[in-house]
Amino acid sequence: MTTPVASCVSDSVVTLDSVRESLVRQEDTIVFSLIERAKFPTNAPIYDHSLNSFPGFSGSFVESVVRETEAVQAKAGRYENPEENPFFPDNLPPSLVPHRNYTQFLHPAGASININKKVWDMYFTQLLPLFVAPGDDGNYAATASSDLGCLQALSRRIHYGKFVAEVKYRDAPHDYEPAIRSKDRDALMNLLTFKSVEDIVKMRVEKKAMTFGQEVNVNANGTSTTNGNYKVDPPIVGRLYEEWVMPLTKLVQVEYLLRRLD
Ligand SMILES: O=C(O)C(=O)C[C@]1(C(=O)O)C=C[C@@H](O)C=C1
Repeated sequence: MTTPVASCVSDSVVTLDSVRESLVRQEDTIVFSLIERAKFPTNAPIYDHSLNSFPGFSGSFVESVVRETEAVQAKAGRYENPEENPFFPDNLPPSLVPHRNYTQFLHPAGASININKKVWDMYFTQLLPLFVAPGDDGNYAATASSDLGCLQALSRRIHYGKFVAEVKYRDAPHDYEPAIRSKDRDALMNLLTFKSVEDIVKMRVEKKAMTFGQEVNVNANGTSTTNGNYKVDPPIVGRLYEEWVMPLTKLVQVEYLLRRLD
């Protein structure tokens, strides 16, 4: 059996370019997951804590779906993968599938960083209202499941900051060590920030939202036309990255580096 690796990360070939390639591929997943969620209107009852229909749960319907799904996926071994971080890590059942030895690439002290509480709050309170239409079509289970798809894609991308930080540290340990030892968060943030890369990321995700989310029509002679409508407004995807995804990915990097010498 082969030794599994976190996607695109095999210890022998990890470079800043290869982790960036993974971030680029994850953009597709994020944009598609937003497009899927935008099929449904808000469906507000699934977020209302007083309306939960799951016996034995006190949270909202969507929280119940996420907890239950994470429990099943934990049994299937999802959280053995160092790229995956659960939203509700307490009391998750153990994996029932044969243990797979993931390549240990991350430094152990930083590997368990989990900022999913921030990801959850950002998604439900700030992002969701920006791209779903108001209304209620009763498709509660499908809506909750597409919320989970968005949350998992965003969480994976943001926590991928651990891999980015590890590569940056290995490339230039002497640059990072003084700031790590003095716990200088601002200095670490400056060291790991590449503004020109961030500008390109923002432009690319907007372009992907245009490309993947356009309405495509084909007439009888095979000519395709688009009507200029997008399933998710491209500037909202740019804003998602600029205001939340990249800052949270950088927060993960800082938190990880602060533990890098433990
Ligand atoms: O590509 C990097 O160097 C990253 O750290 C990733 C990332 C991002 O989240 O996209 C974050 C910080 C950098 O300023 C540029 C981009």
